[in-house]
Amino acid sequence: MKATLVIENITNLATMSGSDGPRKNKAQKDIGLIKNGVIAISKDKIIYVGEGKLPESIPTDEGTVFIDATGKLVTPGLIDPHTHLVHGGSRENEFSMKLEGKSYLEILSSGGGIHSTAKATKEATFEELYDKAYKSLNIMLEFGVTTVEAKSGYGIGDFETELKQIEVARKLDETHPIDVVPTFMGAHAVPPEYKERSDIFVDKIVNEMIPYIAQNKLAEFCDVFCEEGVFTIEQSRKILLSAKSHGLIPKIHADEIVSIGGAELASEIECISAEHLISASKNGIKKMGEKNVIAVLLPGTSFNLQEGKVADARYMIDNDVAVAIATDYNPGSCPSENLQLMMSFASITLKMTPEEVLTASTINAACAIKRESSIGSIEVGKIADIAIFDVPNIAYMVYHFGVNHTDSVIKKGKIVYKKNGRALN
Ligand SMILES: O=C(O)CC1=NCN=C1
Ligand SMILES: [Zn+2]
Repeated sequence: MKATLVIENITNLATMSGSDGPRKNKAQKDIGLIKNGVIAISKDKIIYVGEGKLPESIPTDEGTVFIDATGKLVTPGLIDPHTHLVHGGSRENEFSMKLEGKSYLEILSSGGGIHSTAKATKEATFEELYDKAYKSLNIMLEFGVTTVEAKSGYGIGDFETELKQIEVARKLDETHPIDVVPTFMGAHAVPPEYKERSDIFVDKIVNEMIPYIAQNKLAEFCDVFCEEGVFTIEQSRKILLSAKSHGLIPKIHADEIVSIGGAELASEIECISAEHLISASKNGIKKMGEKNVIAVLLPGTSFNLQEGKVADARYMIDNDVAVAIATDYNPGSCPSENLQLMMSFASITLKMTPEEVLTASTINAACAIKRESSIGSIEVGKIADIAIFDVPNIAYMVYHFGVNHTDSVIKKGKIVYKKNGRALN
């Protein structure tokens, strides 16, 4: 099979190879490093990974593109497994409230927060949501990201708006170089009109929305904001068990602000992942390790919320919980598409080593969205989603924070971004 693209003289090639599932404990540090590496790609697939020169057995011709990666770090395309990508409006008006000391939950319960984004998303047209999210995907691509999960959740009871978000995500998956993986999150907040009768709203989600999403195959995952003052443990259990019974894979926003047992529930239901976990109990973390629930940590959110605590990544890694990280890109608790910055935050604030952070942004992130069979590592037969960073090694990339280290991004074997190259429209 002829090579269409060859990346050679790679000073540091982090393959992330060697595991068919999420990397836990000591394995979270193993990045499958090859010095002076070489990768051969044919069309959209990886056909060779090795050290030194490309072997004669891999044919090339005048059409083969060669990239010299001397002095560079090459990794699998980064994966952002937790975003609220598709949304209308913005919430900079809450900035002053936060500076005056108002908490995230206080702003939410006073009708702001998610509710104000819900209003903006409802009022926005499909095209407005699409254009806004397309621009965010361009930013993410420039940071080396090649796959993104995108939650609905701003319908807040208005199913049409929920569906509009999901349809935008699905359209973006077709049109933008980045692959977009939709998650249904109808249970993001209780609509004001159901404030005193939230169980009725839960029944609407369970009896109407989830069956429709599942029957029409509009999303693979179902997520719920299990939090004090949002959805209780009992309500979250009902929603996620219903999702599971309809073939949707359960995820959960767990113990973000108050520890109400979200991590324990994630383990009981065997969610693919539990996300945030800033306030997760040690018992809940241990149970997640026993039940192989992946932790998706969001260090940008804890930085932005400044609630004085961060997820205990070290305890999770030491207790066999595979850790992934994400931006949590959304207009309120983390208005940033910059996954490279979150990688630095994960190291600086969560005390994860640079190698653990790279695992968390590649293969473990792929596992959190059930894509590990095709992406998340540089191995023969996998999709050629590859990022080239202009840094000598992963430690330098994580330590030198706040700048964009991306040199080039390859998506399905095609160069889709080059630094100072053609701007994406
Ligand atoms: O505030 C938002 O829009 C997104 C969010 N949902 C749960 N935590 C953050
Ligand atoms: Zn979130």
